[in-house]
Amino acid sequence: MSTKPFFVSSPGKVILFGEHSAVYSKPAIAAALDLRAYLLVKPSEDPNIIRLDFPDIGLSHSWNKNDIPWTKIKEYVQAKEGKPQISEELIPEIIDLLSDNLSDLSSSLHYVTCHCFLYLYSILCTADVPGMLYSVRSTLPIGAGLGSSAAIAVCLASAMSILGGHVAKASVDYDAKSTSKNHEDEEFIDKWSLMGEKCFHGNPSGIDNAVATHGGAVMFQRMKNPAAPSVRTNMRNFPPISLLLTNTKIPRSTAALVAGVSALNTKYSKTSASILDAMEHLANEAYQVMVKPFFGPEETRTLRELTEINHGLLVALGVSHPSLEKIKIIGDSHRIGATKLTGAGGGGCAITLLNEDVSKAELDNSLEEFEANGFETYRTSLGGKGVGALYYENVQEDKREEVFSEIAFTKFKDREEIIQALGVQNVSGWKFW
Ligand SMILES: Nc1ncnc2c1ncn2[C@@H]1O[C@H](COP(=O)(O)OP(=O)(O)O)[C@@H](O)[C@H]1O
Ligand SMILES: C[C@@](O)(CCOP(=O)(O)O)CC(=O)O
Ligand SMILES: [Mg+2]
Repeated sequence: MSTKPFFVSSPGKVILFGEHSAVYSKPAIAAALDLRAYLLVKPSEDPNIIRLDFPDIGLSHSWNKNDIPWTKIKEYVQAKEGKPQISEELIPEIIDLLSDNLSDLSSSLHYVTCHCFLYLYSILCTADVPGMLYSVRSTLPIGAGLGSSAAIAVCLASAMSILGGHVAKASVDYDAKSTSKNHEDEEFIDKWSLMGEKCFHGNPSGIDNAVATHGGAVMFQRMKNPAAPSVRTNMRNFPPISLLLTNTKIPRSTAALVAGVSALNTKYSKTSASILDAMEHLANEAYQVMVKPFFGPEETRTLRELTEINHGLLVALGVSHPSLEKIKIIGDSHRIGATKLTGAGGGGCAITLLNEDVSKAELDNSLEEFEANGFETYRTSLGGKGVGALYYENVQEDKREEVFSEIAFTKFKDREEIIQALGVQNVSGWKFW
């Protein structure tokens, strides 16, 4: 177990097809984003104190590690060869045992985040792990449909798997071929991050944390039998899609939107089953097009058409928002491409698959209108790296103090400063599983 500081990092995602239907065991297609969350883990001055410093959400909290009911918690965790075994659902007895440690948190945002932290910590670590500082910064907008919760869950699950001695050290270089991946350790992190996602929003499909763990692009399908593992098909030849991300900046909660679709399913079960079936066919059609060896104008046109249909179906499920419709109207009136909401909806982000022949003038006019409406746009590349770690010993000796400085990390002004100082492409030494 390392007592030297280290970072872990994992990406957000864009769901291209199949959000919400993914929760109902329909296939969905998503890819990793180049925006990421970073978690710094550093020994505390007092080895009994576990300290959280999550400045993005104004959370600063600490526990004495001796106050965690370790022995009782471990009674509810099955272990095989020292490795905690995953349960289908969060274990209610453990939630109950941790409730005293969470009782002084009045904000629900802080409560949920600390609950996720402690749930993973108390299962994956032991009383022997010295207290550390855990500090998170993210270049992802929070609650905007880009999987910020899953990126955090993967960072926490991977850091605790390192501290608990459940995974080998990440050792694959940034540009190494993916065949050298440590699949077993990645699967372990994927599974436990799903538990973290369950702490954030109850009934996640698992697509967000799968992409945040493994990176790349996937066709993902949760099985109807909750005990059966999800099916994840890597899409190696992911086509070069020209994508614009637009953030309405309207805050919303994934948990509430997923619950809203569930209520609709109960009330209009046959109608909503047909919508979900249509989403299934649509994701399958998109997949067939995306894996074609030749991806030309005909294929991009098909993806744009499917994008339009997918948005319509999400509107029918009640998860759009006037601001998302505004993005669509602006994009459509300037004919820049096909626009759909992405992620849980209700605000957050929309994606536009740009027309190949979109003119600079048309695009600039749209960007101006987006900005005038208070929306933020971002041109992005898809399919990047999954979870990785930056260990103390992999950073040049004379740079270690600066790189692992908690003060510098918590004070980065914006996304650009974080990417500049820590980006997996900018800083050498990042390793992947
Ligand atoms: N940078 C961050 N620092 C702390 N917690 C975060 C951060 N980013 C995300 N979270 C957690 O994830 C939650 C948002 O998740 P969610 O509603 O699923 O939206 P999304 O995953 O689309 O961004 C936040 O309420 C918070 O608990
Ligand atoms: C709505 C859903 O399909 C995606 C949610 O993504 P996000 O939290 O909005 O980034 C839920 C899920 O698949 O777990
Ligand atoms: Mg989320």
